[in-house]
Amino acid sequence: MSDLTAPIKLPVIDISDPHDPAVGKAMLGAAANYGFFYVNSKGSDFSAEDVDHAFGLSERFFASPAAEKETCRITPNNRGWSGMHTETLDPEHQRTGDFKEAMNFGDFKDGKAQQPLPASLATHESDIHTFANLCNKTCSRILTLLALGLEIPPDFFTSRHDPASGPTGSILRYLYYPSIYSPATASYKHDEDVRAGAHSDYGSITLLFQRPGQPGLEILTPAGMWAPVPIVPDQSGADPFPPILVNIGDLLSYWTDGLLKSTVHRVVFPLAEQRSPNPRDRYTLVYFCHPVDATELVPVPSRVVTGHREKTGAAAAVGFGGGAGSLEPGKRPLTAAEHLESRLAATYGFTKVDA
Ligand SMILES: O=C(O)CCC(=O)C(=O)O
Ligand SMILES: [Fe+2]
Repeated sequence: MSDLTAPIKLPVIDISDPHDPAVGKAMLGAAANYGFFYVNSKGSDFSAEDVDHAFGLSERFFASPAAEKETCRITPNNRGWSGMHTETLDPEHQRTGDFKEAMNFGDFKDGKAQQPLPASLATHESDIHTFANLCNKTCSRILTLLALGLEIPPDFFTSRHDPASGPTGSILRYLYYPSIYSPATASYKHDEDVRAGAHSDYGSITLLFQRPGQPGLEILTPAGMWAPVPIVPDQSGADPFPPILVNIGDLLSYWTDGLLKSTVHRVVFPLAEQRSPNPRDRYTLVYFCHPVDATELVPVPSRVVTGHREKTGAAAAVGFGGGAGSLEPGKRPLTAAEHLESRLAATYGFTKVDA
């Protein structure tokens, strides 16, 4: 198992002006260096009330009876509830499935969820939809800034992520990691178990909302060390809610030939938290932003990406199939849906995604 190192210091980016090329360059630098950065609450599309309300719904759902949650158990289209130990994000290294519960919401259509909702959430359909929409809006700002950084048309990514033009693989996810007081964690062994196994995300970008005092996320540094990610970095003490942590997923890394990094991360029970007199449950909200399913992952027309490819060589490109820029002549590009299907098959053992 890799060693633990000092907490990572990631840049905090203000996305209030998504058309500022200097911000685009700063974001690109963070995405290429760490694969992770924060965006502060100021430039996001959320108020503290939006975030509190969404966490409230999540707590309400996870506290509901198991029999109710069972009515929306996760299906091969990646929507629904997965119980404790159901998901194993790092099957090669985990002896037990993840110490977490999760609830995934896929696309909404005409304001309606395209999946069964449990009784605890049935009357909150429009709130959940609104929150997912706000996530999508904030992702549009980020994708615009990344396009500016790459010196391509600002709408290159956003036009391919517009849910109005077709189904997408985007998922809003509620996550619950019980504290050490919970019977569900009685078997947890430090250094053997994890709350969420080491993995990279599958989509374009991921937004992560965390609560103060509920730590656990770590990222793998290039030196192979696990670095805790502070929930509230030094610069943002006075913000109304902790900054949103953003990371690059496998698809965007593939699309940019590995220039943007899809960094491996995991969630643990920090020892200090286990020994604390007052250990807390950890709740997070995650939005996995994906392009429209039919999007062809054509090479990104960016001289920055081309320069990176020339420097590293196609062989160094990441992901499934080596990177969008090394498409063999006569072959058609992968679609976003095909890219996602290959990743889900590896995680859940599902052979088909019928989203
Ligand atoms: O809950 C967290 O802190 C991270 C969750 C995560 O990485 C994921 O669900 O992909
Ligand atoms: Fe993740």
